[in-house]
Amino acid sequence: MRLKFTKMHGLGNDFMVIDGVTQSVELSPERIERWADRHFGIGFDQLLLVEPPTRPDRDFRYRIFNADGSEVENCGNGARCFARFVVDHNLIHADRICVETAGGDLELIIQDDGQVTVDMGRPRLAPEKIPFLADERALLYPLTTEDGTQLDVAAVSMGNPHCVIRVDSVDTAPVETLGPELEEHERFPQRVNVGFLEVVDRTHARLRVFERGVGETLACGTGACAAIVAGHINGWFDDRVHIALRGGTLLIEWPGEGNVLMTGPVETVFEGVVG
Ligand SMILES: N[C@H](CCC[C@H](N)C(=O)O)C(=O)O
Repeated sequence: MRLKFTKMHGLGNDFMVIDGVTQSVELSPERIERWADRHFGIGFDQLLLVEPPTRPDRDFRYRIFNADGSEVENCGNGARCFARFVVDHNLIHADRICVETAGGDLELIIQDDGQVTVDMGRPRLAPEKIPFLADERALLYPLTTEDGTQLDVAAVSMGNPHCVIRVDSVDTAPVETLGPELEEHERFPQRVNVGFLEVVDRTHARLRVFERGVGETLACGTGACAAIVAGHINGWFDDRVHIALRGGTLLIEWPGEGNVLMTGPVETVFEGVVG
């Protein structure tokens, strides 16, 4: 099965993007995991699959698979690459693209400067929607780690689950140790993406993310959205925030209700064939 793909990234969060509209694609967790390997395979954080829509009001179905082969509900950096991909591969001729994902509907808007704005939909804060085990909704939840440390964390879904921890500095945040521990924490029954948030001021933030099913990535779009939502409901941010991740900066806009908008760059690295 020779399969054409495109290698892309959003702020260093990198993807294997596959056209499943004009190609017949057979995926398995094992095949995805092998392709994701940065030594024995192609190497990527996520695989993005473009499919025909299942609903008449959508242009495409957008499917996302983590490097460990797990299929997930959303990927923000990937959504920007998705928009660029479908236009560059003549699957659509538009600058506003409507997609369906397992985590909800997204609108992708290609800007004149080449950046892409994604309407990421509404954040979900009810514990059962995240999912997160808690008796009731709260701005911050006490969470005990294996060594007995008590953390105050925010829990937000952008279609996919996020745990956000405020830290004094992302440079000294315990991403390598606390990230994998919280990813598998029992109170997140579908595992979780773990964000370490530094509040610089009311319009600037810094973030590192240990991603579910991948590990630390250079950027996480849904993680950036979740971090700004968590900060906004706790009174730390205004409605427009520039958030710096290791791979670069995103603009997140959220007035405290309604949909979250994320704007950032896209890069195509190379075209390839596998199989
Ligand atoms: N690891 C995430 C999916 C990719 C999210 C990230 N790459 C983004 O840009 O939003 C999860 O398991 O929910």
